[in-house]
Order: sequence, then C-alpha cells, then structure tokens
Amino acid sequence: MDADFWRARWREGRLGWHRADVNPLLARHLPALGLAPGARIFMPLCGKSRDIHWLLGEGFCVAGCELVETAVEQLFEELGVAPTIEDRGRLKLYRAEGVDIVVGDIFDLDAETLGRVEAVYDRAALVALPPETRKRYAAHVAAATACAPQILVTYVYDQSLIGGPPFSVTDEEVRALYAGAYDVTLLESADVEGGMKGRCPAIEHALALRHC
Ligand SMILES: C[S@@+](CC[C@H](N)C(=O)[O-])C[C@H]1O[C@@H](n2cnc3c(N)ncnc32)[C@H](O)[C@@H]1O
Repeated sequence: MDADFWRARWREGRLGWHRADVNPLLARHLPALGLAPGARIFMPLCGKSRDIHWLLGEGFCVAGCELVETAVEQLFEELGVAPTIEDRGRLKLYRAEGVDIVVGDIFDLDAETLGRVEAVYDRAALVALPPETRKRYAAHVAAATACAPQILVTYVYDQSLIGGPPFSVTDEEVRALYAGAYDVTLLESADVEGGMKGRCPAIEHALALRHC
C-alpha cells in the first residue's frame, strides 16, 4: 500500500473503514489506561475518525497523523473548527483547540514534532499496513511516543481467503512486534458482524499495551 493507494481511496471516497460514530471498543476500554482528564492521545493514521470527536467531547486532547490532506480538511470541517496550518518541511501541522493533526507520512514524524502524549489509540492503523512495514511501524510508534500505553484494535481472520487492508494481525504477532517495549493484554474479542468484507469470518480484538 503506497501513498497513491491511499490518495486514490480518499479521492474516490472509498472509505470502507470509516465509522459513522465512535468505536464502542474505544469507549469501553479507554478507562483501562487510567488516563488523567485532559490527557493527550495520539492516533496514528487517523483519517477523519469520529473517535477524534468523541475523545475531544470526553475532555481529552488529540494528536493525529494522516497522510492525505483531504482527510484532514474534512476532519476539521466536520469538527466545525478552522485550524491554523503550518508548514514543517515534509509535514504540515493542522491545529485547533485540543487537536493537532500532522499531515504526512508517519515515518517522517519524530517525537519532537509530535510532542508529549500520554497514550496511543491505534484503530485501523497497524492493520492497514502490510506485513513488511509493520515491524518498522511498531518500533517507530513506540519511539515517537516514549512507549506511551496503547489501546490497539486488530482483526484476526484467515488471510489466505482474502487480502488486506485491513490485514489480519494475530495477538502473537502483536506480542512479537512490541516485544521488549510493551506487555500485551487482550481486553475483548468480538465477532465482526457480517465477517471481513462479507467474505470470511473475522474477529476484532481490543488489546492494551503497557510499557514493560
Ligand atoms: C484504514 S484507514 C484508518 C483511518 C482511521 N484510523 C479510522 O479508524 O477511521 C488508514 C488511514 O491511514 C492513512 N495512511 C496510510 N499510510 C499512512 C502513512 N504512512 N502515514 C500516515 N497516514 C497514512 C490513510 O490515508 C488512511 O486514511
């Protein structure tokens, strides 16, 4: 999945991953991280997720990173706020009260530009990446966030029946990707209604990752 793949998806409005409301797994399991009010939560590969609206409504601050600028323009339009926009070399920074979204490739985002975050919420980010990129992504997110705790949402299904994204990422793979940085706990496992793209059974997992 290169940048052109994602740009085409946004251009054509093919946003099958986008939910119309908050992901219930986030609402149910975020309290497990025990965050203080106002904590800043990083959403890698954030799209224009409604989870951002929900987190802001709950009094958290949100930092995000998204490759496609159109997505970020739509996000702020839907939030009903006008961001300030700064050029930062290969990146652009869209900012408004409580929300900072970096436009660009997550691998160009460093800890200094991201700023301090108290947690990471990864939904449809790790699983959006092909196997050969996931190891680099996991190490990069851990480093950029100083191993802040994570809520990670994954899918598990038979990858031989259907290709990604989203890819199937087992708990074993998550443990291997984050070995030495995080302890991984399965919080919830639920059948995906209608299966993966209606073509094979799939399970959604919510995992907590805590720095070890
Ligand atoms: C499957 S979508 C998930 C969006 C969001 N997390 C959600 O749950 O709605 C993946 C998003 O990651 C963005 N993306 C893909 N590769 C990226 C990269 N290298 N850096 C930043 N964003 C990227 C895509 O443009 C797309 O909006």
